[in-house]
Amino acid sequence: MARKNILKAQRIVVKIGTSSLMLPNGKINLSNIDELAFVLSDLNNNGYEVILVTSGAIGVGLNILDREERPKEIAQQQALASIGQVELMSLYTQMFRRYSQKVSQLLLTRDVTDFPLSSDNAKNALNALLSLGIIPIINENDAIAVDEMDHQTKFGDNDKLSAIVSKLVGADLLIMLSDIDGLFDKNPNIYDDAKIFKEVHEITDELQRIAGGAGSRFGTGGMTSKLAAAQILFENNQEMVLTNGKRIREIQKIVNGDEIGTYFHKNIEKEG
Ligand SMILES: Nc1ncnc2c1ncn2[C@@H]1O[C@H](COP(=O)(O)OP(=O)(O)O)[C@@H](O)[C@H]1O
Ligand SMILES: N[C@@H](CCC(=O)OP(=O)(O)O)C(=O)O
Repeated sequence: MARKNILKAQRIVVKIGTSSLMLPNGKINLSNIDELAFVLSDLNNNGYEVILVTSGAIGVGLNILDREERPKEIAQQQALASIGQVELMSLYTQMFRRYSQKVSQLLLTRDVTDFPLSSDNAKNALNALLSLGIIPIINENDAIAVDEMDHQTKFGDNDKLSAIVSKLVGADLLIMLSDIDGLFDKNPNIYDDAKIFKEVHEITDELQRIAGGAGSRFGTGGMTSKLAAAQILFENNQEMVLTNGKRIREIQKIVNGDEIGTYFHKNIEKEG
């Protein structure tokens, strides 16, 4: 059965994580970035408004400096993100240009949620960019977002950032690309008989327990942060599809309502 609400979606946020942008050997996954640029440009040509939330600054920074280990020291992480972000955007600009698609960059801090004026400014900028037919590319401003005592500037992770961006622009759909096909009843990397949830209507304690199981990264990332993002969306009557970043072309099927990945929605039919 087609996912009816998705067929009405016009404004779509896509979030891609480091695992879909980098290869296991630490090099850049050029074919995935190219495919993403193609698919998002194609959506834009077909009249969708598209926003990309991307991770990868630190991963690309590590690649540039020929390092394998993510440093523990915060200043080193900030430096890596600053180095990697430029290269990441350069790659996106080149790949999107192949498809005649213009892009822009926004680096956000939590100020856009905590200060109404900052929130309005970010919203206005994004709306202006979308009306110009541009695909805004967003990441956290990792080089300067470091929490101080009474001034929290970090989102924590880009799953949460993508939900906040979706709320900011009133997106009809968030498509979250992960390294897994969706949310399962147990971690499929550990259990062969794990079954995927096609739909989720509520973030229950039971789901939190399932998502926090072994194999998931605690703190940032992991399935727990995807459920936290879904919770933000539910609070705003918004929707999300969690799917695998290895098959980026499936985004086109997702917007056509195909049953791919896990569909997080509250079961509310939209008018029109
Ligand atoms: N119930 C579950 N269903 C799916 N994945 C789970 C579950 N529990 C834990 N995980 C883990 O969460 C991982 C996906 O989250 P994450 O590591 O943040 O990937 P990414 O950064 O690519 O989005 C999976 O690879 C899997 O190991
Ligand atoms: N903002 C950071 C990534 C933060 C993050 O949440 O990463 P991921 O779990 O790969 O989506 C970066 O660009 O390296």
